[in-house]
Amino acid sequence: MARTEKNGAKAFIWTIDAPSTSVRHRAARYDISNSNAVTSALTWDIYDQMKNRTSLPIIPKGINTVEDTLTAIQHGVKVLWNSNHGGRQLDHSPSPLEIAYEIHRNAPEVFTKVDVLADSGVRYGSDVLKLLALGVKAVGMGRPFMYANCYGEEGVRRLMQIMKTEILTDAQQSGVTDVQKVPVGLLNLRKLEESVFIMDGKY
Ligand SMILES: Cc1cc2nc3c(=O)[nH]c(=O)nc-3n(C[C@H](O)[C@H](O)[C@H](O)COP(=O)(O)O)c2cc1C
Repeated sequence: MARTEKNGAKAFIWTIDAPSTSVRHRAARYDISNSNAVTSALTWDIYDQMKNRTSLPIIPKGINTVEDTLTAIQHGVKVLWNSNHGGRQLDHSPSPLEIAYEIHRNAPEVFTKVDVLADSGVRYGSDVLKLLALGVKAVGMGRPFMYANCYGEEGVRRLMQIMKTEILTDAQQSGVTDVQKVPVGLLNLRKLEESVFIMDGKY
């Protein structure tokens, strides 16, 4: 960690949603192994130990529930990352939209206390706007950039341009004048209400 810090890193990303090998039927069909074959016991004790070794933020990536979000904040996490690893680890794991709504529904203050990032399945400008509306600060994309990179730097630049245009165009079409302030009223939350966990003060 000291070496990484010395080399100018701005933060550590701590992947917490791949603690062991996962079930991947398509990979098995083509006899391709899964690189996440090591089982690791990920605990908040490990986070606390790591925290004492660096002044950089450690961002847990793969926070999937409001309960884990609140526990992370209790441990001093300042930035956290909602993700289901691009749906690669566990079938039926919640989408970032569902996770962000679960937090918004049960503990909306989270979005003002810490920075929440999100990825997995983001493909269009409208996907980005929905996450911003719920309070997410920044959105990531995995495979779209991997595929764009088949065309090298030019492909990656083109994808960024397409996304920027889509975000701005969709914002304009929905009457949003500032993408830093996308109102939650933009979303019809009724469907999400059916699919997320309601804590009812049980944390
Ligand atoms: C081929 C591949 C390898 C990945 N390896 C890792 C990894 O080693 N660690 C990690 O945290 N996430 C890994 N991810 C997940 C991405 O960081 C990211 O969360 C995910 O791709 C986002 O979903 P999306 O691809 O639908 O945009 C990987 C994703 C892909 C497609």
